[in-house]
Amino acid sequence: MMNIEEPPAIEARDLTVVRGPRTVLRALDFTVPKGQITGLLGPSGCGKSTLMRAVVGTQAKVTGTLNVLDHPAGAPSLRSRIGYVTQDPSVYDDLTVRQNLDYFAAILDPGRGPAAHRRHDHVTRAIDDVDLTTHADALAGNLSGGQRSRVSLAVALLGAPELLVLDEPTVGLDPVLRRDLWNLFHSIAADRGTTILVSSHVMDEAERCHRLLLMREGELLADDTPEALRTRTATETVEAAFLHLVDEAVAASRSDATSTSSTSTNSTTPTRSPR
Ligand SMILES: Nc1ncnc2c1ncn2[C@@H]1O[C@H](COP(=O)(O)OP(=O)(O)OP(=O)(O)O)[C@@H](O)[C@H]1O
Repeated sequence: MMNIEEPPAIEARDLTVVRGPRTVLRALDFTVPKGQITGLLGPSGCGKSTLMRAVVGTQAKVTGTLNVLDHPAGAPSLRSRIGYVTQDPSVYDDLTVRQNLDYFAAILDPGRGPAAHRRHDHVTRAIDDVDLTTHADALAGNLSGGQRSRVSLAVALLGAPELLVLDEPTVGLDPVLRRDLWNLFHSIAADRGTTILVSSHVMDEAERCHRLLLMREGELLADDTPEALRTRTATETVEAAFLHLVDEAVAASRSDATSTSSTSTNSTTPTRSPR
């Protein structure tokens, strides 16, 4: 059971990110509770990867407040506490699955003797977690795209991170593998208390999350549970709730624009409709 008093895993206040000439995240306020799966959902280009990069500390030009596991995002002490899987699998094609994991395990936990035993156990467990035991001795270069992304996930699981940040881990996977991966995320959160922040642009995956951050064009449309979102918008699915919220946001910005233009023409009639 989650302790209500426990500080959140991630806390963002007025989080803003500029990339090149564009402001790609605009003054976001949100929290991500510990030990749960929070889905970051929104259309391609809305800023999901940028937000994740900010959380793991690899994004430049971040302003506002962003605390991760009680430290400012990017603090060196966070490195070993966060597992991050990007959209491009970072594996060595000329090594086997096990050799890839041995390599990363040696960086995390170097040394001989007891460390070597620990590494062996951690590597075996991570390979099993992602269901690649029968492919442990296959060259990564000979694996399918989905299998390669599972090797990346296994690497992220190696250090038993407190926070797992997964950027669209199910892209390109068949429905069975997608289901299996979501089951794995749930067992990791439930059994190990790991906090998971996972992005997707597939709305049916939203239903599998404990909480959702719904994004559009660098802004947050909602920060709530799937159930509360459906109830609040009187819809049956998170996808319908998302579309409802987009329509609401578009209507609000139109009414803002009308109100601004009427202000500039010295109109005294308020044009913003009640929401
Ligand atoms: N180096 C850059 N310079 C300027 N703008 C950038 C740069 N990289 C990304 N962007 C813009 O920032 C916005 C957010 O990109 P981001 O990759 O975070 O979106 P996303 O929601 O993760 O999309 P996808 O699901 O397609 O990966 C996009 O509109 C993109 O065009």
